Amino acid sequence: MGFRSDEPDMLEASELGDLYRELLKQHPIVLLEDPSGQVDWSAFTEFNKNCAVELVGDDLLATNIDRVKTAEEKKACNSMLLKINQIGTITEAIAAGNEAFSAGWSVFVSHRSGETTDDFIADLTVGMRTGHLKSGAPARGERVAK
Ligand SMILES: O=C(O)[C@@H](CO)OP(=O)(O)O
Repeated sequence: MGFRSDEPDMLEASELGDLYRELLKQHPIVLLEDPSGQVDWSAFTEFNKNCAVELVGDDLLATNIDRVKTAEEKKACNSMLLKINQIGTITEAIAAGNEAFSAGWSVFVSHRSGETTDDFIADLTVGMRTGHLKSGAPARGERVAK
């Protein structure tokens, strides 16, 4: 995709989907997070038609229950990243996560860039039984604390 060149090698959404599928064949990839643009609903929906891994909506969903419901209707993903400060309150974040669960999706509680050593999201992971916590590699206090 031309990362190293001045002329980016632009791909259509379908071509990018084909590239992802090739990478999934070659490597033990277990999930894709936001593989398409955060408003490219049709690209998510198209890729999700034939996706054997967790297709996680982060910026697509923004821990917003209304966007989760839209993604359900559009069959745009099968997993949600839950970030408590994306939607603003714990109540709304839990509601969005429960909506995702009701759709049969998986849910990942996630840290943010610029975290503190507060470990509440680890408790939320256990409390919501998400089974997944995204808190980065075990390096630096704000990650190890979780
Ligand atoms: O990439 C992400 O999901 C997080 C941290 O890993 O970044 P951000 O702070 O932009 O949500």
